[in-house]
Amino acid sequence: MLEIKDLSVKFASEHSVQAVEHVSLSVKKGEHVAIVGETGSGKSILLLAVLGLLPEGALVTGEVFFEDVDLLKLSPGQLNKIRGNRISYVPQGSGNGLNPLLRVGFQISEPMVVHRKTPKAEAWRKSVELMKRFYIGNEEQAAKQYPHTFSGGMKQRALIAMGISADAGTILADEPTKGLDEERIAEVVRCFQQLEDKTILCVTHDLKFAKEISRRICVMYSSNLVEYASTEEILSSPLHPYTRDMLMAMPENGLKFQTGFSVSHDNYEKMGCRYAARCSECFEKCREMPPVFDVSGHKVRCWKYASSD
Ligand SMILES: Nc1ncnc2c1ncn2[C@@H]1O[C@H](COP(=O)(O)OP(=O)(O)OP(=O)(O)O)[C@@H](O)[C@H]1O
Ligand code: NI
Repeated sequence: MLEIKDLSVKFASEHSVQAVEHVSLSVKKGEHVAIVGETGSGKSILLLAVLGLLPEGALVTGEVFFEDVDLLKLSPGQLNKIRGNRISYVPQGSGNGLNPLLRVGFQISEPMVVHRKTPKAEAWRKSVELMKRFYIGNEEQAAKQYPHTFSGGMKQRALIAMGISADAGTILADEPTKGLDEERIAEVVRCFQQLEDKTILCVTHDLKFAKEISRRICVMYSSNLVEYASTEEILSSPLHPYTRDMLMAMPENGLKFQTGFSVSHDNYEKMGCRYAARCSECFEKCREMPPVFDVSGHKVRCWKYASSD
């Protein structure tokens, strides 16, 4: 069980940036949840805040309960014991998740050696098995290679293998399909489907991928959680205008992304609903920031649902 309560992250730079704003979200044991939203909406920062891996200069408020312990209150040492061991992080394959100077097999072995005290030879054997499980191909050989010899898809799958090698029950993954073609994405989907028993929180901008791997979807827009419900409900009956517009923008829905500008939107984005300026249903009330309303368990941050709470 992972429970994020009223989490905010701010960067105190010259122009202070509110990267995450009052986000509350709970992920039950064994549940697979996807966080979707456009670039800059705060998805990665939200994951990093949960993991205590935020860059310098980030101010965090709120609570993150992992089995009744507030992770934000732990010391770096205590957090280190949980990270990798009980909660693992699968970073983006295109980033520096793999160390270019170390053999891939060694990197997949390391969490087992560090967190499970597995003897090195056994950890290496298990790494090769994990690589097989995640379709790396020619695994005995590939384990001895350095990351630069891997394709983007192979790197991403190796990162998933590394993320689960210590057998943590909870996995946080950031954009595991970024930069991959359809076929590679399908392979990542197959990898995730093998993680049925894990608790997963996965960030993606790819709604189609979110649909394949998650039971619930959290939609973020401009640092805010705007909607959170079952995958089925989000896809078949979205409540927030942003979610609806986003679904319309999917290629299979004909790329019909409509935005209307019915009212003047001066300052709406600073003071009120962040989506107001792009929303075709915006009305006077949207000058104020809406709270999250609960519509029969379906959470939505939009004034349209004020009466249904
Ligand atoms: N180190 C930093 N200092 C200042 N602002 C930052 C920093 N890191 C991120 N931000 C800002 O925080 C906001 C959220 O960033 P985040 O990386 O979480 O977005 P994202 O939803 O993951 O986007 P993407 O889909 O592009 O990965 C952005 O406005 C970003 O510019
Ligand atoms: Ni990101």
